[in-house]
Amino acid sequence: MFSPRVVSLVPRTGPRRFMSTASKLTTVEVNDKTGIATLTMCRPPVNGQNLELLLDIKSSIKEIENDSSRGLIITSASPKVFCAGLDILEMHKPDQQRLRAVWTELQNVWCALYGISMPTAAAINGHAPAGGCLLATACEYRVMVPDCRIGLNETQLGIIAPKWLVSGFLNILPKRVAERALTQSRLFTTDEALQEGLIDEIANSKEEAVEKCAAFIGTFSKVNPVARALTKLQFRAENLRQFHKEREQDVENFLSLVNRPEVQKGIGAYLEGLKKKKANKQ
Ligand SMILES: CCCCC/C=C\CCCC/C=C/C(=O)SCCNC(=O)CCNC(=O)[C@H](O)C(C)(C)COP(=O)(O)OP(=O)(O)OC[C@H]1O[C@@H](n2cnc3c(N)ncnc32)[C@H](O)[C@@H]1OP(=O)(O)O
Repeated sequence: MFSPRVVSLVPRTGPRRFMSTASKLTTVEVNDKTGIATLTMCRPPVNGQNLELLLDIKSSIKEIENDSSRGLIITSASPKVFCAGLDILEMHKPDQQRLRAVWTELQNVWCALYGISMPTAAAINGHAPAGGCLLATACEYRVMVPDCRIGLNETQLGIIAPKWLVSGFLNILPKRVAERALTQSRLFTTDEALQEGLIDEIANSKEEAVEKCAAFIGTFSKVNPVARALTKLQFRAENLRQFHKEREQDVENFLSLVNRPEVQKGIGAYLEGLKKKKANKQ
């Protein structure tokens, strides 16, 4: 289904860049000075997580891990959106095999990002609903630009975010705030997210957000990396163990939920709403 990954290394003077994939849905750039890798999602217009984008993100994370970078920053090439979450078209009148693969790859991406031992940070340079929030909350640190929204709005679509998907959110927010936010499908503004602790800092631009993420990763420069990694994984092991125990059943739950006629109706109406919004803008 996919062409082999083409990795082109550019000279080691100045920032090193390697294009992650032949399809270029993500790029990875490693700063030679700091050793920090920046993974950029590049699927216009909103980085909707279709199967190809998810596979690409997973491969890029693995590439960064194998390259022994000092840290990973995830961001987006889109000017207004970090990531709009799952591509809703993948869930509407879906091809069953593809739908299964999409959910499995979302699981794989989360698992790779949440469980990576190196320091991670999200430079959230735009809106981050649902699957976008999942990526951001899998990281250890979040910096967001003003006037954007972040949160888990699955209930709005008639779907239920499973436990593993919520675990990053729960690492950050008090249980009471998380429960209310999920049941209300709340999307936090940048200011609200900072106030509640869902993000760590605000930056005025994507560049500043990336710099702040790099500064966070830099705080570990004097910490023993093995001790750091084991400590991080110790905090995350229980969520990962639970996830692995339930992941197959979770795929079946997802398929059966998405295929329910009332959920399909809801997803169709939601898509119509997005289209109408665009028509109203024009
Ligand atoms: C225990 C049981 C377990 C069972 C498990 C079952 C379910 C688990 C839950 C699933 C978890 C994950 C779910 C998701 O990720 S669902 C996706 C949720 N995402 C959203 O609701 C975001 C929708 N989009 C927006 O709110 C906005 O587009 C925006 C991201 C804020 C950006 O706004 P703006 O810059 O104004 O752009 P437009 O709205 O004009 O959008 C531009 C075009 O992009 C299309 N679009 C937007 N989002 C998506 C998307 N998620 N998927 C596909 N397409 C999307 C939009 O329609 C426009 O397209 P057009 O130009 O062709 O009209």
